[in-house]
Amino acid sequence: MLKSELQVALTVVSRAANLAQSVFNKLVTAETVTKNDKSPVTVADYSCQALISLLLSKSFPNDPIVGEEDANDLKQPTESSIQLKNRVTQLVNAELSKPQSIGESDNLELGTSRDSNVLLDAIDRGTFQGGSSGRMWCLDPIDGTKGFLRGGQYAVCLALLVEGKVQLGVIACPNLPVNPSNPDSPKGVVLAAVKGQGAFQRPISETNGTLTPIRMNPITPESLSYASFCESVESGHSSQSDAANIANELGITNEPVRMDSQAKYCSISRGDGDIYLRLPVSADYEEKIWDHAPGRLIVAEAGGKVTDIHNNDLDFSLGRTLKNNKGVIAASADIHADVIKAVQKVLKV
Ligand SMILES: Nc1ncnc2c1ncn2[C@@H]1O[C@H](COP(=O)(O)O)[C@@H](O)[C@H]1OP(=O)(O)O
Ligand SMILES: [Mg+2]
Repeated sequence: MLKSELQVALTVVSRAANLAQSVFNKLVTAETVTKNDKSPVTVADYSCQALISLLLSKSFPNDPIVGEEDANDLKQPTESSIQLKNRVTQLVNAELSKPQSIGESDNLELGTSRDSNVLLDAIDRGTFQGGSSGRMWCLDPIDGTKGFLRGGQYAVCLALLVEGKVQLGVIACPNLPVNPSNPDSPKGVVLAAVKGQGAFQRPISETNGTLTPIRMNPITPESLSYASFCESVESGHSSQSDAANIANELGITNEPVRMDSQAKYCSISRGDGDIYLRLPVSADYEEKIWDHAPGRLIVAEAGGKVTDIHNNDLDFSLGRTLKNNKGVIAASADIHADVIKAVQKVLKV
């Protein structure tokens, strides 16, 4: 089931990750661009959303997309907006014209800037409002923008939702090592899960490589104090002080592993760590569905459980945000109840 969707999602996410890395290599490391310049993120974000949208529409023309970006900033009558649109068009065209394994290019070239409506429409296809009926794709073209700029963790994230439930999730992490126990191993993995069929990974570079099954660590309530947890680098995205108190409550002495993006879901799902805590900082923030949809499924299919701080399932059927949830608690199914107990004691919920 969903075999062709999985194949397409793996391909488009891997190609977008390669495009993002080439933007990073060209722009972030260029002497003319300082680390505080956000333009590489902007260019990579729009290019990856356009590329994925165009390639998805080739295979699944009727499926809407809930994507993080829209094309408004590329439609302005300003020099900087026109320059950005031309740059994005050029990058997407370059990727589309690369020969694929079947020996042909995608034949979807955007052409010159005269044809840039194709580009703008592709990006704007991501403005779907979501909901509980039908099929839709959920896309975060560059998740973890701060990590992308730092040369740290970021992810290209795509999920397929059917009737508001995540059925398929694919995440490419260009800076996650293929083998976490070998620091010299090459970087760049793509993880995937299909509901009821397990979770897998393969190197991004192995376009047609075999998918290797992944599992969370076999941790039990008795060994919970040896667990390690991960959280956001940004203290504004998840309360690091609450996390320290929860770790203390569970007897965990390992230092938290901080990383940006859904690479956190990926790393616990293959046993690099055990728990992912995302603890609300502001009462009114609503998590976006594209920040969690594929990660949640990959963890669940690798033997984990993902809820919010109230132990409620994440509800992806309510539009573009998880408006009925607060925070995220992901852990191996065997220890999730213990983690929730500690979370609720510390947060007094
Ligand atoms: N107050 C907040 N609480 C939780 N997440 C946030 C908050 N503000 C922004 N984010 C989102 O956190 C995500 C990155 O998470 P992480 O820290 O795990 O890398 C981004 O998609 C970002 O959304 P946005 O892109 O809309 O700013
Ligand atoms: Mg994001």
